[in-house]
Amino acid sequence: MTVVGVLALQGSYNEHMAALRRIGVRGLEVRKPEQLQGLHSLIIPGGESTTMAKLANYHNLFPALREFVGAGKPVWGTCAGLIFLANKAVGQKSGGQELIGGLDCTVHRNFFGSQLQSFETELSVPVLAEKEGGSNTCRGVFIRAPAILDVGSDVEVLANCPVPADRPSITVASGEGVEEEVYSKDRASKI
Ligand SMILES: NC(=O)CC[C@H](N)C(=O)O
Repeated sequence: MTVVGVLALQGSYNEHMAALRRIGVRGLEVRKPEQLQGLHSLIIPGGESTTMAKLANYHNLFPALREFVGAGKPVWGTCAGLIFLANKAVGQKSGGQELIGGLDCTVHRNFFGSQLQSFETELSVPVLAEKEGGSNTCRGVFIRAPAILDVGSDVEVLANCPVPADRPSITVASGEGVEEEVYSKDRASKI
């Protein structure tokens, strides 16, 4: 039987386990490196990515997670999980944070602002509808959400979200702090 792992260190892993149960798929809560062996695929839930990274480090999960991703197995990252999977993150806490990497993109950890700027919106997903059937739109829930600022040429973007008008402007120091990038309101963020 296909078993889907759910990284269960912190965040919304219960909700992902419940969603798998609802569709009749066996899920396994992953907290130890050896639990990744034999899994078909992995979900990394939303939560708080710096905390997740600290816990992953504490449980020595980084080498096994990188091996899993490097083997090309399907991995789905929601919110903090997406940040964790990105090759590069900006807007990190000082000192940076460890990432699994493997998804060729740059994310901004808190692009839309604080909890107060969390929002829901209807997203247009024509490519998904064409491939999988179903509706052309999908409800997007953005809770202290990250945004994908850039993607590599091999990454397929399935939907774009217009940046809300009340998003505070954010200035990001990149590289060694020498160069500054300002992400303007009219840029769409990819999801
Ligand atoms: N909903 C979420 O997962 C929020 C992610 C959060 N911004 C982080 O840095 O981890």
